[in-house]
Amino acid sequence: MTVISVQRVTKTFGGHDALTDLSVTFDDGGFYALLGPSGSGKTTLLRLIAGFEFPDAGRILFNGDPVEMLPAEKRDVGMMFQSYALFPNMSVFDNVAFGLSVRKVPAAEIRTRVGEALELVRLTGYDRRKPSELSGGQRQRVALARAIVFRPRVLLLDEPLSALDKALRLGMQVELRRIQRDVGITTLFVTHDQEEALTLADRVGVLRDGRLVQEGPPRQLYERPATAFTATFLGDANLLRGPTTAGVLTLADGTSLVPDSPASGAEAICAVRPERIDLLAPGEDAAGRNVITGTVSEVIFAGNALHYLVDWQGQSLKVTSPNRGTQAAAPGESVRLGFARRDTVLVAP
Ligand SMILES: Nc1ncnc2c1ncn2[C@@H]1O[C@H](COP(=O)(O)OP(=O)(O)OP(=O)(O)O)[C@@H](O)[C@H]1O
Repeated sequence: MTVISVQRVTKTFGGHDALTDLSVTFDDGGFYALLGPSGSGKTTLLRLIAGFEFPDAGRILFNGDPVEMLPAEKRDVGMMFQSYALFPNMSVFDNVAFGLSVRKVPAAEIRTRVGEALELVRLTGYDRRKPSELSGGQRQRVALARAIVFRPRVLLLDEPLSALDKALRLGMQVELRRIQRDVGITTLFVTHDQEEALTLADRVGVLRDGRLVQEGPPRQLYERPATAFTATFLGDANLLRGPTTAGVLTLADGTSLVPDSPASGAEAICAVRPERIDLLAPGEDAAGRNVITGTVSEVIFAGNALHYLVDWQGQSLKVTSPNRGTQAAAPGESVRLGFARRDTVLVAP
């Protein structure tokens, strides 16, 4: 069931469109990642949903009711920002209880709800500590408890993990996902980290220049990017271009490329993921795959993988192979690259 419906929303700051005619829906209990480069409008979308900004055009519905002109406190959303600023002189308990106290919730109920929230973020027993006596990850969890203690119908998280170092971030990702499942709360999560979006979310929306360019389950976005932008922003992709005849691309060196779906037009673009390309052994049958021939320029050791950079028609193509203890080709060698038709994804410019 749709909980939030954003309909044709435009938001302008000083003549500059932060969001343009953007529509998207969020279902009950879902975990959504909003992904995009800096300035693409992610935070603006979140602030419009939260009620910290108001759209210039378009509607925002919560369970079918228009809320776009309601102030934040009337919308029943919990929000957690990157700079989550706990009150340093207050205990963990008082930090989490603060919003409830301000709303004059009875003391006994505050105790119960704060206790539940702290249990959920695994901080039971830490209630008397001050923020300065906690680790970065624990402080982050206090901020999360503070956002969920209201039992809001929607949780909005703006880059909540970006201040944490990598190890802590991975731990918090797992925690966040568990808490979201336990509470079943609809969660919108802004990030510019594509791996974080792919691992955490049920659905990912990709923003670019204030527009939603593609939205769907992570696997679908990764396997079937609709545009060259999505293909390269969400993971690595080699882009191969050329004119088409009868659904087949002709590349600059005359090679024919058969894409996953029939191509048409003066110039088509295919995206091929580096890990879907095989370096064919000399004489190896391509077995119906697309094949292009280039020259290895560099081999990069990355621990669990090897990245081969291959010069082809002035382009540097990337091929990634799992590290099985051997290297398939050395710089200067000519190599044939084989990749299946289904991995040759036709994308829009
Ligand atoms: N209060 C404001 N006043 C003027 N311009 C703003 C304001 N808020 C956002 N913008 C502009 O709107 C555009 C979108 O900004 P937004 O913060 O939504 O992007 P973002 O995708 O969240 O970026 P980041 O990843 O850097 O946080 C940017 O060009 C930004 O400069």
